[in-house]
Amino acid sequence: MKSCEPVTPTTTFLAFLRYSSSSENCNSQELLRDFATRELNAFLWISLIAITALLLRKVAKLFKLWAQARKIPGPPCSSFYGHSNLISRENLTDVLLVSHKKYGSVVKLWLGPTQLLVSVKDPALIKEMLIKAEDKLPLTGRAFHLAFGPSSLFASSFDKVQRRRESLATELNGRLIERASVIPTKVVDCIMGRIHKLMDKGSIDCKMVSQHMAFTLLGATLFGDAFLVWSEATVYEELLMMIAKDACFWASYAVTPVWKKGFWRYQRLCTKLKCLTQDIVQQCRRNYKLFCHGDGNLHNETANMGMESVSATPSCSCVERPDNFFSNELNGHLSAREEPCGNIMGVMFHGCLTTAGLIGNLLERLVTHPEIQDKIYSEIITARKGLIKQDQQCVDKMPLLLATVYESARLLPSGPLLQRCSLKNDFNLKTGVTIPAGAVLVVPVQLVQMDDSSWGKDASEFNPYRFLSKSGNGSDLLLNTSPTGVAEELVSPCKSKFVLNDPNDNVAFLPFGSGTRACVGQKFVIQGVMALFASLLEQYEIRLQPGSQCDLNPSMNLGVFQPPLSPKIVFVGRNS
Ligand code: HEM
Repeated sequence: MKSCEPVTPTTTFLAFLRYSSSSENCNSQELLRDFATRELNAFLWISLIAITALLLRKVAKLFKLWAQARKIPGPPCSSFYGHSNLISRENLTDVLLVSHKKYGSVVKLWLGPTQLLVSVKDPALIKEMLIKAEDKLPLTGRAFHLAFGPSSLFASSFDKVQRRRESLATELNGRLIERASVIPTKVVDCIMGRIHKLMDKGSIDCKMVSQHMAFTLLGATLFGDAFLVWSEATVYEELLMMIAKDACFWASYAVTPVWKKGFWRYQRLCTKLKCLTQDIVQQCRRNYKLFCHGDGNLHNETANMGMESVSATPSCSCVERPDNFFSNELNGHLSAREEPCGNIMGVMFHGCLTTAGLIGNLLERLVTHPEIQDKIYSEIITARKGLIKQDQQCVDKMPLLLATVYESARLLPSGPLLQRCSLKNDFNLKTGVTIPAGAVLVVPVQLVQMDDSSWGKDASEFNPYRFLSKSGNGSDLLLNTSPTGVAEELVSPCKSKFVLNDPNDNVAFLPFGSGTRACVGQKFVIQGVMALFASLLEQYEIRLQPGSQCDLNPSMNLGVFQPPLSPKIVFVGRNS
């Protein structure tokens, strides 16, 4: 038996192992146990210290939050759960309406002992807050992440989305806005084909029509002609709506509920959507290649998703530019952690839901105000005079139609609240109020957009003329100061010259948000909806189905406002 060699203080664990394995040391196991115990103890101490430090930091933050929140006015809260019981009993917008009346333009509510909600209602303060608070609530980012994978749009942190926002805005406000202003007859035919099929089966309501219109409008503008003949389009539309129903629910779990069967069903839907998105993208690429080969001037295959094929007169804009959002998505210029097509799915998801909300409300306003619809029709016919191309619509000569779109967006914003937070830093408002980091900031957009002090006595009435001025004697005469009923008193827009006021001049106009995280699709979608309605109303009159009821008080559906009773409508051909 060999004798034990001394273990020097400099002996490493490996050397020790080598030593112990080479010798038949009787103490080796004991030494090993001793060593492991000491290592484990050291690890446990370090963990304990780290956890205690973390907890102390959290407690300090909590005290700071409570101290700062004390200075913000708001209803007293007696329960440990804050005002969450009150909010679950009553509608949050109603609670905020009462609280703002009593406590002023900035009020706080507690959603729990650690979650502070601050609501801002004064338009000037809202503007300031929406510029300063750059982050969105983590819940929104999580919902998009769970459904469409990691992507660089719709994430909560502004740092993550800033670059992609810019490239998307460039793409939407450049090449795509041009495309959106010319809605080809094929798109209208595709929409009407489906509507006629639905009308043959039974009655149609605003909700189903608006959903289909929004989906086809966006799909055709973003993906091109390939989208109109895509066999999976209906499945894609249904999938988007099914995902929208559950997205917030699954995102609300702090820990992803992998143990729930329902969650895996939801994930399968999302995977299917991913496959279909890749499929349509491939089809667009193929279309684009065909198009390029068919045209001697165009050989650049850096796909623009086949979008050139939509336009009747393709330009050399199909040559890829470095800021091309969709090219980046398709050609794999994504960071390693981004899901291929994740941003495209996000844009389709958000765009379809919100555009459907706007179109649905526009349809309702047109069928309940046939006199406005008639005037818009005259405006379209007047604007068409002199235009040679069938597809072309001169939307800038249709101020009443545009004002009606704005007024519909004002009266029914896409959601009841704009939400923000500042994930890292506190920030101060001009009034001296400090908003602590992590607080949930909301703008009760529905209250703001119907506030008498910003919109006059007829704030809750439908009056598109509030966005128009009548030009007379060289100076513009504002019409929106008139009392209720003004719409009937006005001269037809065809006879007098109307000028559209910039709706964003009124800081209380917020259907697309405002500030750092405002919607980047605003101009693009307004242009598209205008062009689509100009083409539709030229050919069809939209009427309320006899006996159908119309209740314009909104309810929430799929996270977006919808009228509770979607009225049944009919499309009557103008030539029939
Ligand atoms: C009628 C249709 C639409 C409405 C009412 C709407 C409304 C909104 C609103 C309220 C926000 C949040 C703004 C804020 O918090 O200040 C938003 C964000 C956004 N919108 Fe839209 N939107 C519409 C269509 C679109 C379309 C068609 C696109 C793109 C094609 C788009 C792209 C975006 C993006 C990328 C954001 C996120 C910005 C960010 O988080 O940084 N939107 N939209």
